[in-house]
This record gives sequence, structure tokens and C-alpha cells, in this order.
Amino acid sequence: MRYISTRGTAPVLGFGEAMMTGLARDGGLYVPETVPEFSHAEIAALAGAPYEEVAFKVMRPYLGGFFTDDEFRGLIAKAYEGFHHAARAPLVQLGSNHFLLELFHGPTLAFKDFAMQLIGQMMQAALARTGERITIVGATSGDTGSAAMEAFRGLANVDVFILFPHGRVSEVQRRQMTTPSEANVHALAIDGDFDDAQARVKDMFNDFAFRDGVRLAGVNSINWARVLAQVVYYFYAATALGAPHRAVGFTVPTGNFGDIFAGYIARRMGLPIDRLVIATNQNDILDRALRLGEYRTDGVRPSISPSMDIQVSSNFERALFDAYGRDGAAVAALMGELKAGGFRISQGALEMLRGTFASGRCSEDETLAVIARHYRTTGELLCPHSAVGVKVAEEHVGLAPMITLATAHPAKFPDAVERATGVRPGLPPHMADLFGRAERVTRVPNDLGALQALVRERVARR
Ligand SMILES: Cc1ncc(COP(=O)(O)O)c(C=O)c1O
Ligand SMILES: N[C@@H](CCOP(=O)(O)O)C(=O)O
Repeated sequence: MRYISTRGTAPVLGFGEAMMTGLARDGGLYVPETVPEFSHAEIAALAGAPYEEVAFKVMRPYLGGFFTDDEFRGLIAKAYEGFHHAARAPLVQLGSNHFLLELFHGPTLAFKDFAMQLIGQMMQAALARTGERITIVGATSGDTGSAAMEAFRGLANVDVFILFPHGRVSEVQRRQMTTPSEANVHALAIDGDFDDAQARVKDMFNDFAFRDGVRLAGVNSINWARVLAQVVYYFYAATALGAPHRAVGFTVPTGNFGDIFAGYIARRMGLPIDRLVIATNQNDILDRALRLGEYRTDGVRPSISPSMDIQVSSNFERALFDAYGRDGAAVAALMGELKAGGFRISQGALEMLRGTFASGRCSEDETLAVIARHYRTTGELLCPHSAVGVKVAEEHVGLAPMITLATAHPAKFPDAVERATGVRPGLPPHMADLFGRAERVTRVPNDLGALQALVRERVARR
């Protein structure tokens, strides 16, 4: 299995190299050269299997032998042993044909744990072979950061720097990032929004002297291994509801487009997904792009679903690469236009995207109303991101079962949930003392040179 860049000019890599590289050296994102297809029988055989077994079977074809089967099974087992639900990703029925896939039972209470816990294991195994030391720099709108710190904290050969937008994540999210006491994790509150943080991370990758000097690695969904690990739960949920014998739909609360891109990959592997629905909050650039054929940023607007407060959705580049017939030069040109504000999607590409994805948006009031109604009718609390998904899914439920991804635990966003229901969700026992822990955070400017100096200095100090 070989990995190629969406911009067409970076070296072609194997799985291990692509995982450790993060962003491609031409600024693009790595994708598999070909997507393996599963037969009807192979998909049917996944039904009822434990999550770990589905993970092994779905991901194995992408590894190109980088891990032996025994080694890979061991890494998967370790990755998911800390989850707080035996099913890992339980399905809960919402309506006659509507289900929630709960992806928040991992250690940091968001879907990011599914991939981050596993790439934590895979990267450590890869580093143990070479004896290398790496520096991870990541951008977060709240959840990736805490998941990354949890997966890598305390390791002697890894430093983790997480840039989060100052004042724009929930207090629980912030404390998850500022309270780990291990010296190898660094919480950096940037003066800017998530798009600024993500742009600075990409700038660091595009500065080769810096990148090679600190041996930079990425754990955002620019890293193909992150997306791959997220493909698994599409198979797990769909086969639990009758796939491949019947089709299912998925609605995905979307920001950086990594999670829904994983669903797209599952479909290309042969999983019968009849609708793949992008659900956005008021930062509705993706919904607008599909409706109007124009991808144009207009500034991130803070919302009550802050993890989705994103305009420049990194992984949309991977979808564009396929929509433009895998023409790397065309994608590179579009990304150049995006830096100046946006671009028109060509008619052919738009038809491909509209044939693949549906979309919808959910306003702030609608988000609150869904959380309130869900509580009234089920007695359960919903996180605002999942509520965005539920609202948009309801507009797309058809004959096939619709599965909405519940991407975070309500306790990560207690203010919004309390505003909607009057009930303040409590943190689970393993995080019960979060508000009593000391915080450690550095306020940083939105300035590449200053950030690089800080990273260099801290890496040298350790
Ligand atoms: C809780 C939550 N829901 C949804 C999303 C959007 O996922 P993606 O960025 O993969 O589109 C995020 C951020 O990634 C998130 O943290
Ligand atoms: N919503 C994310 C944003 C980063 O997304 P990623 O999937 O590219 O890591 C977050 O919570 O940080």
C-alpha cells in the first residue's frame, strides 16, 4: 500500500512513513493510492464482532505489512482497553429509523480518542524501532488537543505542543489540556481562532529547516492514520444494523472534515452507505459550498458547539482531490486561491461532491432546542455537536436506518447543556477532580517565528 499527496509532488510513502510524516512536503495530505474493496462476505463477517476485531480487519489492508498481525492486534487491544464502555461505540435508538452512535466513552470523552489512542500506540511502536525522538505540534478547537495529550503524556521521546484558540474552547476542554502535569505536554493558548492555529501548524510543516530540526510530527487529521482509525466505527455500526444486506445512512457533525471523510472511505471500501450527511453549525462553509458551488471563508463565528468552529476544513482537500480526478496540480491551485479567500468548485467536481455528500446546517437556537427536546423525550443529555447532527439527520432520514455520530460527552459543554435543559451534566468519576487540578498554559501570539522559537527552546530544554 502506497500513499500519495493530494498536491501531487511529494514523495510517495509507505504506511509507517506517512503516519510519522503528517503533512506531505508539498503541503498536501496523504491518501492511499488505491482504496481496498471488501466483498459482501467480508463485510458480513464483521457483524457482531468485537470492536477490536473489526478494527484489525478494516485497517490491516492499509498497513502494507508495517506491523505484524500479532503486533497490530496487541496495539489495538491496548488502545481500547481504557474505554469506559464494553461495546466501545454503543448504538442507541432515537426514533424508529434513527440511531445515535456514542463515540464519547474514551478517556477524554470525545470521538478523537478512537484514533488518538491507537496512533499513540502505533507511533510509540514505530519510535521504539528507530530510537528517534519526535515533536508533535497540533491545532485544536478543543477535543483533538486533550486526546493527543492523553495519548502521549509522560513519554520521554515525544513532546506535544497543542495550540488552542484562547477563550474559544469550553472550560472543561481547556482544563483537560492545561492540567496534565507531565513535562512533555505543552498547552498553548493562541490569540486567534482555530483556523489560525491550524494554519500556523501547517506553516511549521512547510518550513523544512524547522520541521526536520525538531523532527516534527502531526496528530491532527492531516495524518492519514487518524482518518483510517475513524473508518472502523462506520463498519462496526453499519454491520450492527444489517449492512451489507441493507444500506444505512450516516450524519456527521463536521468541522475539519476528517470524520466524514472516514465515512467516505468506508463507502469506497464497499460499505453500503446510502446517505453521508455533513452537519454544520453556524460556521456553515461546507453546507454553503455544496449548495452554492463556492468554497469561501467568511471568518469563524464562535458558537455553542466550539469544536466545530472551523472554516478552513483541512480534509475537504482530500475530497477535492478525488472530485478533481486526483489532479494534484488542480488541488494545489485551489488551495492557493483559498489563501486569498476562496474558490469556485468546477461543475464536474461539484456533481461528484453532491452525488457523494448531502448537507445541512443547524443554528444556535436549533441546537439548544434539540438538546431540550432530546432531554424531554429520552431523559438523556446530548452534547451540542451531537445535537447539530441530530437536527440535520432528521431532515435526511429515509427508508434506511440513519446513524448520527454523537461526537462528544455532554459534560464537556455543561454551559450549553444547562442553558438548554436546566440540568448541568457532571463529569464521569475519572475526571471528577478536574476543577481542582492546577492549570499550566502559555499564552502565545499568532506569529510563526515566536511559536517556532518557543517550541525549539522547550524541546532543547527537555
Ligand atoms: C465534538 C466534535 N464534534 C465534531 C467535530 C468535527 O469533526 P471533524 O473535524 O472531523 O469534521 C469535532 C472536531 O473535530 C469535535 O470535536
Ligand atoms: N474539532 C477538532 C479540530 C481539529 O480536528 P482534527 O480532526 O484535524 O484533529 C478539535 O477538537 O480539535
